[in-house]
Amino acid sequence: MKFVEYPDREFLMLKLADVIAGELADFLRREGRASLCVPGGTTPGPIFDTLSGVDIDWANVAVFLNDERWVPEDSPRSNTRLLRERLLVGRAAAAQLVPLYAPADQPEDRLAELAEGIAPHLPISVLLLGMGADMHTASLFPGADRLEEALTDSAPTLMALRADAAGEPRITLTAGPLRAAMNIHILITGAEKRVALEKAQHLTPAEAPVKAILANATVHWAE
Ligand SMILES: O=C1O[C@H](COP(=O)(O)O)[C@@H](O)[C@H](O)[C@H]1O
Repeated sequence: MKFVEYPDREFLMLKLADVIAGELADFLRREGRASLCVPGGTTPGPIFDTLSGVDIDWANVAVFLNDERWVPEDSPRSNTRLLRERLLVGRAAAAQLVPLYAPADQPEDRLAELAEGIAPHLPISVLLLGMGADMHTASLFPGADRLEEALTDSAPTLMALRADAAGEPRITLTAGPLRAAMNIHILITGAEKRVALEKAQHLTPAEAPVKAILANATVHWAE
């Protein structure tokens, strides 16, 4: 794991957006296409604001979430809604959104078709993850019903998980495809998450799911 500390959040968001844009541009130059997998939640909005204006060949970038809360897109809890409002605007509106949600009562009803949509875009070119203060990343929550399976390399790309701390049912990329990403960045802010990250390094992935992805990741932090 590499740890990068920034003087403040604004600087972090600008610099990390720049790093991600550079990595995507490299993939586009070399391979003609790239995939970008991003978190929802409260932290990444400012990075999305900057990235959305970057001048790269967005039409050849597939964008998808790390995980989704099983709520319709008009819910304020929808991660897809955040993507549509903050990332897929401006120049980045040309990117291809690969959905992680489709209307249905339960995520299991849509899992196969959503996984089929993601498959052509693996391995992920650039992965940005968030982390909760409880050390969950994507929707790999400590105590989730199928966490143990989701942490194995033989797990399917996408799984539906449920955890008390998660609120609604979740759909999430599992540890295998996250670990296999070509560039891995984890974005965290605030003292509480820094303490959680330090703690995670001494725990097992079952106790601290972010640990499953830490080895090859660069963690970006500002107070
Ligand atoms: O529920 C979620 O939480 C994590 C962390 O979110 P934050 O609000 O603490 O930044 C996020 O990475 C994940 O995508 C989201 O579904």
